[in-house]
Amino acid sequence: MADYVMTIDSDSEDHVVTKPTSSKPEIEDALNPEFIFDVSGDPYIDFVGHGEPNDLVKQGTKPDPISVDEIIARRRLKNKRKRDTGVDIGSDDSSNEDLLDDDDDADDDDVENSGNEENSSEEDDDPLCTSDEEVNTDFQETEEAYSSSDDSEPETQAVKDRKAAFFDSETGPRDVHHSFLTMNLSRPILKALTTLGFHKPTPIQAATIPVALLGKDVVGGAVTGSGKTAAFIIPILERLLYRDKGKNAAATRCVILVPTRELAVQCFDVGTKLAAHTDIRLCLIVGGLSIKSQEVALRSRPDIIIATPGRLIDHIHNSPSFTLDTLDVLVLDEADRMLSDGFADELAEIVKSCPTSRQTMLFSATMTDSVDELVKMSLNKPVRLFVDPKKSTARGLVQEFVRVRAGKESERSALLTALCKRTFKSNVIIFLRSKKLAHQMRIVFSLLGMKCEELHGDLSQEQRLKALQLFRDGSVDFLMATDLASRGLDIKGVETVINYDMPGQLAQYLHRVGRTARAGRKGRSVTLVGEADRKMLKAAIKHGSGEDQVRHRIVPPEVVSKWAEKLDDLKDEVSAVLCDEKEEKHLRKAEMELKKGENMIEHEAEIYSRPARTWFQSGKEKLTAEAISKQQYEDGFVAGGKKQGKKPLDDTKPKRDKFSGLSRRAKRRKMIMEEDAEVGDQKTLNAAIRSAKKTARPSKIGVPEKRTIKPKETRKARKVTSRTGGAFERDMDQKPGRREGLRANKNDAIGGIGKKGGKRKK
Ligand SMILES: Nc1ncnc2c1ncn2[C@@H]1O[C@H](COP(=O)(O)OP(=O)(O)OP(=O)(O)O)[C@@H](O)[C@H]1O
Repeated sequence: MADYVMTIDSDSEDHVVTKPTSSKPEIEDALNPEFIFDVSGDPYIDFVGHGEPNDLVKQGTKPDPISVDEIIARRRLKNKRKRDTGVDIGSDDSSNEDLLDDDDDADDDDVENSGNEENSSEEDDDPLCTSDEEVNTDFQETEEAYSSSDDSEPETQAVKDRKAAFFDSETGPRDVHHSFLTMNLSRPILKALTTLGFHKPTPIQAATIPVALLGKDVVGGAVTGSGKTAAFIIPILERLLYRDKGKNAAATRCVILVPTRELAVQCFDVGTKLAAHTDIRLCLIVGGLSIKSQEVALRSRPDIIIATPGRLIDHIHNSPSFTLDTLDVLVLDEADRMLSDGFADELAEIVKSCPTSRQTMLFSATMTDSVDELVKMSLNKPVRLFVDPKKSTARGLVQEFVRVRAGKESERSALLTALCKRTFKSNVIIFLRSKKLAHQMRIVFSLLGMKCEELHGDLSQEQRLKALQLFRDGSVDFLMATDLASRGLDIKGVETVINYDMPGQLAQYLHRVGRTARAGRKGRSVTLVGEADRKMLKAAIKHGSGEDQVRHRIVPPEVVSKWAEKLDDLKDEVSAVLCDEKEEKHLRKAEMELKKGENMIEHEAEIYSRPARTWFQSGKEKLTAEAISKQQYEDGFVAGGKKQGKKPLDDTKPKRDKFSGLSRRAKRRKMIMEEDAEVGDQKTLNAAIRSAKKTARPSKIGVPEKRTIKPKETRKARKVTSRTGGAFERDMDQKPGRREGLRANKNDAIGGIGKKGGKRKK
């Protein structure tokens, strides 16, 4: 979690990320039907202007990040000099040179990335550079070996009834929309959609947009890469077009929360493009960017904030005049992740600051409809919109599995290298279980002359953005990543996702492999499966989009053992690079401390005159939350905090009872659920239904609710929780009948609520 609360110590940066969009009136012939959307568009280039991620992050006192490539280049130069001067450099270095020579040849090859294809004749001389894996297309052997049984638990009647009481009975819009034109969207939005090349809504967009326009709460799920981002941004923008634009009416009306900064940048980019022909302003609030410039941006009350939770809370607590009191829409993208333990406290803190009358929308490819999870968000009769079979892979994805036999676990690196040297040579994301491993493999790949970057939480924001950008624009072929990159990232042209190890949870697996085969394209995932991963393999196959989309890849053992030998030879070199890196880090840290000290002396008065920033948790709580989040990144997670990461077996420990470790509330809930499941206890069931109904509040935009305000009610008393209508309702009630979805009748009292509404009507 440290990443989300990183504080910027530079004052010099004044890069404001608010994106005011044109407020010019629409010109009809500005629509160019001949326009072809450049699908290779890069959100990072768009965002940073000229593709310079350095602009994005602070230009402060921190030293430049250490580059592994620089260290390797320096070491090579040193070795070359030694050789030139006749000093014996030892066998390790010469073997590396050989490896690099091989690589150069391989790089020149015209490579077919399909697993079935053979490589060009140039590679035939070297058995290590030939793609001759046997692909078992019917996958019989593995399927039988890991014979599947249905492990998903069927819903009990009690659970079904509970869901029926909690969710809206609707399961989607009545009309099926095959075009954006039938959705009553405004011209500026339609124009932006045309510019983006979105000619037809994806299923999740067709289902979500009409429902969200009515102001209803939504819980949505659809496979990875199916356009969920636009599904929630389009209705938000459409509704915002009808906001109050009068003097002093500027207000922050929407917050979109995402779990990582990279995803926030991407979402901001999509929002900015869709809002290009409107006057709606968006603002990016994430860790790693200048707090000061964000404060300035927030003071202008942007309409939409796209944020990571930590930095948003920082502003709620520390930025004077910033509140979420005027919020109308709260969106959680990757909602199952946001509802998991790692974000629980932060999410609760944010929800507490939002008006209860807001519209809430939750989306994820692995969305849960577990009422226990969703009650945290105090949803109001949410509509369930699940357009794909729950938890499935994208249709264009072919899943391959490579078996790692018992006792051969140490060969994973050799397998990975063999796969990347021989078959999957570019546009590959490789997921590894830890930051350390990702970094080490990156060094190995670089030593082998393969163009590679890494993306994980140990890097600075600058390094993270740079790595992503280099991978996006094709400057590097491989991206070594942890689960930081597993969710939401939309990188065009990713052909292959390789899982160095099988993730602990199905959701994690689906998100990882979902980085390819996006938006109807084809892609391939290759997962190294150990003996301990059988259960997950079964689940992955079961949740695949089709039986014919699963393959068993076999890498010839002689190839693996040759690569294992080569990697063994590289060990010393890898350690040397790590050592150099460590030294450099220490040196830079010392330089930084020195600079910090100088700054303190020079600007002491100003620094101490600043009000201390506060955080909603104590230092200890924050550390615990950080540890949980870190663990979740590395081990995987399950919404609701039921961690299922592989636990080391310890027979000496006494067996814990099934309720131990749970809070009293969680324990009680679990007991009730078990009772329900066993005997269908009607009493308990009725209580659950009653409690679910109690949370229902018919105060959404399309269902205006009469309310009386006592004449002497103070402003403070009405603040946040007492509101029954958001700014949207107020704004839209002033223009009855202007939009479809506005169902306020002339006689409804809502327009006359309070002085504001009453005055403005007509
Ligand atoms: N209507 C559309 N027509 C064509 N392409 C679209 C449409 N909507 C979205 N896309 C494209 O689909 C791709 C995936 O979209 P997006 O990132 O929103 O998917 P997602 O469902 O949020 O994926 P994930 O679950 O991985 O977060 C993007 O490149 C986007 O430009």
